[in-house]
Amino acid sequence: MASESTIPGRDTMDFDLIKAALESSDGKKSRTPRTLEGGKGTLSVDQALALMPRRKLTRDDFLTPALKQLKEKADLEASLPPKRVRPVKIKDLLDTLKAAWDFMDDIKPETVNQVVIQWPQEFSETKLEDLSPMNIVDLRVRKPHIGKYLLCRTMTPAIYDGGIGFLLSVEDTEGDIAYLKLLNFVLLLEANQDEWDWNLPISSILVIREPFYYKNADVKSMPYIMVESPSDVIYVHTEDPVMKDVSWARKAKKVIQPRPTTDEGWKAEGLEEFKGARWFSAAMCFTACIIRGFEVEVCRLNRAEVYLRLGWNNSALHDVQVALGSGTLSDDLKRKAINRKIKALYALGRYQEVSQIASSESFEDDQVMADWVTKAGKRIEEQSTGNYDWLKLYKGAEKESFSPDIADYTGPVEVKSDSNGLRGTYVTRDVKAGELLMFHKPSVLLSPSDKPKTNIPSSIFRMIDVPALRTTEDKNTYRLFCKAVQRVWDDKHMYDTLRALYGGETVEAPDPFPPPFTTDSPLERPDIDVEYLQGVIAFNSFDLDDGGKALYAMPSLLNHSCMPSTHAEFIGDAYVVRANRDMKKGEEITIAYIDKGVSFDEKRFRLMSTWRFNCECGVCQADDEDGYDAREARRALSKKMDDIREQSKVVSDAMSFRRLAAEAKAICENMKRTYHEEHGKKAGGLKYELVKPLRSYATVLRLLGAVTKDKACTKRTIEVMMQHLTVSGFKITDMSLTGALPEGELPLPVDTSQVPQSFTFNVAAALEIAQHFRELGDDKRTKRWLDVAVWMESVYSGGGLPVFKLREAEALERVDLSDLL
Ligand SMILES: C[S@@+](CC[C@H](N)C(=O)[O-])C[C@H]1O[C@@H](n2cnc3c(N)ncnc32)[C@H](O)[C@@H]1O
Repeated sequence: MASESTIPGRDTMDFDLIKAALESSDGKKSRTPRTLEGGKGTLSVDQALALMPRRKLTRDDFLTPALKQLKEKADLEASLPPKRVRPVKIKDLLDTLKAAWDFMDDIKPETVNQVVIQWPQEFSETKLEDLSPMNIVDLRVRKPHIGKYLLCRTMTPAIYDGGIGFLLSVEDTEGDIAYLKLLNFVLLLEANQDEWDWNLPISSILVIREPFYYKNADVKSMPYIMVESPSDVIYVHTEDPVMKDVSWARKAKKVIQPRPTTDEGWKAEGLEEFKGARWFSAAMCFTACIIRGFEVEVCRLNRAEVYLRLGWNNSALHDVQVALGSGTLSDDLKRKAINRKIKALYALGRYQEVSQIASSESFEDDQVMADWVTKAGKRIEEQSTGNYDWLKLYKGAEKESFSPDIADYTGPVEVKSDSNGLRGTYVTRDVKAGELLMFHKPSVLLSPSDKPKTNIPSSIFRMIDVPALRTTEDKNTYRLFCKAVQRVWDDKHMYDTLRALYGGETVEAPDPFPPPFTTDSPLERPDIDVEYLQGVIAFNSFDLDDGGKALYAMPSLLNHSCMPSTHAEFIGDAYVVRANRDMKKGEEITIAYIDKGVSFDEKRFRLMSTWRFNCECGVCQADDEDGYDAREARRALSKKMDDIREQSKVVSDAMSFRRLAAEAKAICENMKRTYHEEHGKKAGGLKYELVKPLRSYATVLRLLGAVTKDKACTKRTIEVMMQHLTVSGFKITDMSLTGALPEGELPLPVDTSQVPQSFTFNVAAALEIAQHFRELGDDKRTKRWLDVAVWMESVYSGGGLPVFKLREAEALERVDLSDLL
């Protein structure tokens, strides 16, 4: 079931096929042919690249037929006047809902669900008190009913539509009926059918702000009220001012679900739901008690605890504050309230307030409060100094789904726009290689252990992501968006923060970042622009190492470069960004959005297809100037080298290694020739595609050396390893392999103003060089290169020797250098 009409397969689009082939390769794996099996045939990455035009790609290249069709439809709809349509018949409506139930029952795990989002997506920004009532009979299709609201009552339970919405039938006060689709709802994937029944039981009274009545111009389906933004729906209780003088033409339908009939019953049910970790239902029960005036403060505190479990910290804080403000709490309850308040403030990162409360005189000699003071103090220190216990953090990161308890740190960083109007992040003073620039926890997180409660029917959840004008087949992207909806529902400041991030070319420009800090009551829900929020998720979210997905506020401002000024990685779900070279005040802080090592043609495709820009960094310019044929030759050579590496795993005799070494050497030489002379100048020496072949060549030489015990071979291995580091952007200042070195303290044999670009093998490479010098009996050079490895690692991770030992444990096992550490 799609939330809108389903568009058939996009067979005509070559780019889809290319994208699928490249995505299946994930840009990280070896250069051996990767293929995509699918309805449209099989395509290797090389075939995919060969299909690509030999010119720069533009945004229009990625406007797929399906998206074009959608845009045309949106334009057509916009050009047509609003129209009255036949009233909905109750039988048709119930049949439609039944079909939806049946569809959900029949669904197979492998069903591909294609969701097409209406475009543009509507949302209301007018307060309810400034709107006037309307009825179902006044609805016209195609245009939002500006200035109006519809008061209605649900007649059937909410049914999950298998995509991004709930389906319902509603009646208005006149007894007219309508089909209602609630999309992107806060509890969409977070609750099961039982919980929806609790939260949206039959006869729930809803107000829909500025409703949009929808019916395709070309489809004869039943019209429906489509609510795209959850903030357009307001739950109403009978005492609400909007219910004044309201009477219903029909008798209310009986709620089927057994509901508590007494105040005590509601509370008991709330506790029961709480025990079962059904947070939404629990919150609803305690809300019922509060509305009924039953044990209001206790129930408010209970609800605060539920909100804490949900991560709705702002709502929890609000409840606690109201309870404390009532002045009626017993000492025991007051203590509970303060504990919850501290938890909420801590989770919101308001550590100063935590410290203030916990260190108040009334908590003298109280160990729990003393612990809070210590914890908050640590966070405050982290925030201002960027000092963290890196060893503990990296150790923690060895566990699955690690979520470190840290405060965010933003170093000497400012947000500004360049001369082309591109907003980005810049250093506000000179910084040294290895300096910490950002260390942030996610603002919105989807951890891999977080399973949706809704039975999402398919493993493939194909949806068209309209705001970014691109498709995504990643179910988790939508799930992260749902998490973002929850976060902003709870916290308007979070909405303001997300609204200040880039949302794509089809939405308004972002607000200035960061937004001013406000502490809004959670009752002041933001008017959620879902289209904008979807764009924010699409353009800014990160895939975590453990399979999760996350959105970070400040790091979202980082632009891409294939020669970035930083080394960035995850420690659990936290994102850490360090300068990878000395930077001058005013230089831009950049990260690489994709694996830098893949070919220029693959990179430009990935960057344009996902982020909609062409990278103009030095490496891209230089690679571009090399020309397509040279790059194609490079790719072919790289593949040849893959074969040699494979062969080197199965042979064991000197003759075979010698042959392979000669072939590897020839490949590297030929590959060097594919780079034009000026390449190095523009690209800062970076020749990414040469990195791996040189490494393979060094491996073959090492194996040959091991068999022949030939020292010349060991020396050659060191040389090639050094070349490998050089094309990774490292400047080696002493390449000598033999000869006496000056006495006394020597500087490292490398330029310490920068580390090589890619992290994965470089520390290990320095260690291997040290090991080879040891084999040559050169203690001084051995120690110097070991020092290079330790230094390099601390630039990457900021942790010194203990972190080096932890992170390089595997590489250290392969070498025999422990006596020097
Ligand atoms: C995560 S945001 C980066 C911050 C963004 N520039 C902003 O104003 O918030 C990603 C978007 O920034 C732009 N962008 C990032 N790196 C770029 C680059 N090297 N050249 C041009 N545009 C870039 C693209 O529009 C991309 O989709």
